[in-house]
Amino acid sequence: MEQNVENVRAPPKSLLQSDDLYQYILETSVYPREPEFLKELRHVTASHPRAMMATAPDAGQLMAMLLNLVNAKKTVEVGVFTGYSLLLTALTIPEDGKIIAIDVNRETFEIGLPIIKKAGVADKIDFIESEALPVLDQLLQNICGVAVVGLDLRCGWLLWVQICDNTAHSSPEKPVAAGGSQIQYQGPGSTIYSHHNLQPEMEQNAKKVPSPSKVILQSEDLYQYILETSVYPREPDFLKELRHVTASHPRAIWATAPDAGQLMAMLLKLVNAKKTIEIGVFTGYSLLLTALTIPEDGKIIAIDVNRETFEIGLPVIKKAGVADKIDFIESEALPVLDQQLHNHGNEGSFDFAFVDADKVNYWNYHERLLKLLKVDGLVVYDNTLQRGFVAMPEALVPEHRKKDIELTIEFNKFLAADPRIQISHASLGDGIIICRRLY
Ligand SMILES: C[S@@+](CC[C@H](N)C(=O)[O-])C[C@H]1O[C@@H](n2cnc3c(N)ncnc32)[C@H](O)[C@@H]1O
Repeated sequence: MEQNVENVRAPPKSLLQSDDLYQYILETSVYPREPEFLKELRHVTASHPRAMMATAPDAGQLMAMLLNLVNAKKTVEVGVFTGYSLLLTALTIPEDGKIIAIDVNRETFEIGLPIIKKAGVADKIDFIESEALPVLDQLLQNICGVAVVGLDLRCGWLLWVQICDNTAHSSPEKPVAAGGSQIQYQGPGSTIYSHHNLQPEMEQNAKKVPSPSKVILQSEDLYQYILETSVYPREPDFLKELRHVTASHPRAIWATAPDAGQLMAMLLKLVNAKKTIEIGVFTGYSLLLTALTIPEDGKIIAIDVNRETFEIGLPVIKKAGVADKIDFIESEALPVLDQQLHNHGNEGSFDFAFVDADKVNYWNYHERLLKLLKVDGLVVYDNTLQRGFVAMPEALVPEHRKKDIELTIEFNKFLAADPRIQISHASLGDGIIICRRLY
């Protein structure tokens, strides 16, 4: 059957609902913080006919955060190309860190090599021109013989597997999904994907007017694909139950998105979170997720002005046996944070914070949370992409959302410029910004 070409919408170049939204993330949160040498390597790569193979800068920003969170020192990279992810890793791991970098093609590695040398990190890299599998097998033999390494985050090993469109030189025995760029960590119970195709330098298409969508990805089917393939099969049953209980609420859309929740659970694990704070509970999806993830003796201060909605999820929280970890406070969040700070013992004592409430107060929460968090602790902000409205012409933004969107745009810029934190702007759920306290 012939298709009516006029009616077929050209897919965006990224996996997001519009190229403008992807460009927004890059320009607001990623490029301003991208190290100069990495920028240079990205530009050098841009003229390569396969420039698309380079790791996307926003995925790179998240990887740098993960490398920091696991204090990665010894890493393996399968698929180097011109070296964007390799240089990123080399710049992130400590002076005495080491990377085993494997690619069947040395030629492309040599395109980036002068910049890697200029950056002074070439010594950290052991480049091996080979199929990856025999090299990994050899590494595993060394584990038995010398017992030095483990392909496990707890031993300081981070395995990056990058599969590129139609051009995979080497692939794992069981690729998790086909197509697109994919970064995967499989540890005890966790998988991470990057959600973008590879865009070293995207063209702006000013003429195209994006249409509002319920999800920030290019289609609801794609979002559903992620949920059904990677998220729902691993979602704990109690969390599933709470999601179903919430679904009939007129404001069900407020609940934290399950894919963002999955990353949050991984972050909670990576910082060994025990003492956490949550602002904006609603029926408790993110709260239950946190309670199920932190250890038996973990504690959450959960604040919401509305106890009624919390009580919708409470029976499920109780049934899950984690209610004891939660100290629910029905209040405006600001006075509670101030009260916490009043007790000086609380300063620098929290491992993790999640903020999903009134946007107008995000600045106030941020200042207080940076005091309450430990150095290396995380605060995650939700709704940073506002269903994509942050990158849309004002005329398309519904009147009742204008204020929140304006505030979000300002706050995203503020976070990008805050030197006290490392950030990763991840296009999961409704957009989240992960901030790590640096000092
Ligand atoms: C988007 S919902 C939170 C969703 C929740 N994280 C979840 O996973 O279901 C926002 C919540 O913030 C609460 N809220 C709004 N302003 C607040 C404030 N100033 N202090 C505390 N809570 C507030 C609302 O009552 C609402 O329940």
